[in-house]
Amino acid sequence: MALSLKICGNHSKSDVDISLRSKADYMGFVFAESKRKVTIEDVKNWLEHKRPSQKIVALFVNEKIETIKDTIKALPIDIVQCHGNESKDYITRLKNEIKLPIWKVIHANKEAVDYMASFAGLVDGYIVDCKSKNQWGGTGTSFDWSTIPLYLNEAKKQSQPLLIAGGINPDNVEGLLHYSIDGIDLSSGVEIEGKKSMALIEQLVERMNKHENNLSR
Ligand SMILES: O=C(O)c1ccccc1N[C@@H]1O[C@H](COP(=O)(O)O)[C@@H](O)[C@H]1O
Repeated sequence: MALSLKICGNHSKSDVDISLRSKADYMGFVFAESKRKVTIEDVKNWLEHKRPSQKIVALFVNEKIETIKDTIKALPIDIVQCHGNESKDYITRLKNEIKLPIWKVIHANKEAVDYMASFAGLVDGYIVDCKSKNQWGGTGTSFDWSTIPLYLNEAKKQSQPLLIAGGINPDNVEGLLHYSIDGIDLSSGVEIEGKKSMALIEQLVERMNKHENNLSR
């Protein structure tokens, strides 16, 4: 499986245009409290009411299920990302209410693998991220990547893909790609002064390609 790329936290027309022109597989929008929070109307306008070629991921944090349903009714969402401390019961209810794949975010900590195991058979992928005291994500900080094999092992048991997030940027991505992960998810690391940068995304993609080419030699 090729390494996939998600550019998250798009929060302007310029961000959306850059993500669309990039080699990203997924474009993410944050519908949760954040400096990158967007509204349904914003996204409709930026996408010019069209379905883009990339898959669209809608990110929520402990959101009311009705609000998620309203969002996916209004926009061409492909995947719902649950980025809070949602419970197994909540995800079970969400899965019964929507027909879209659900990605569950796991915040790296000592209990995280057990938390991840509780979603077996319910979700369609995982993202491991780093949480700060006041922010659920988009912090620009990384967790201890030496723990990635623990999450990979659990994702493999469940036959689900594992993406890594948190503080990834073009300078450190090569260190991350030594792990056999399925994809990476970035927000801060491809921004300059809060705006997505085409130059940084291209640098990142070049390093991802270099790594994949080395593997195929
Ligand atoms: O991007 C945000 O503002 C955000 C807010 C609330 C929850 C998650 C958020 N973003 C997600 O955080 C990770 C990594 O971000 P970063 O590269 O460290 O900035 C990624 O999954 C984003 O989708």
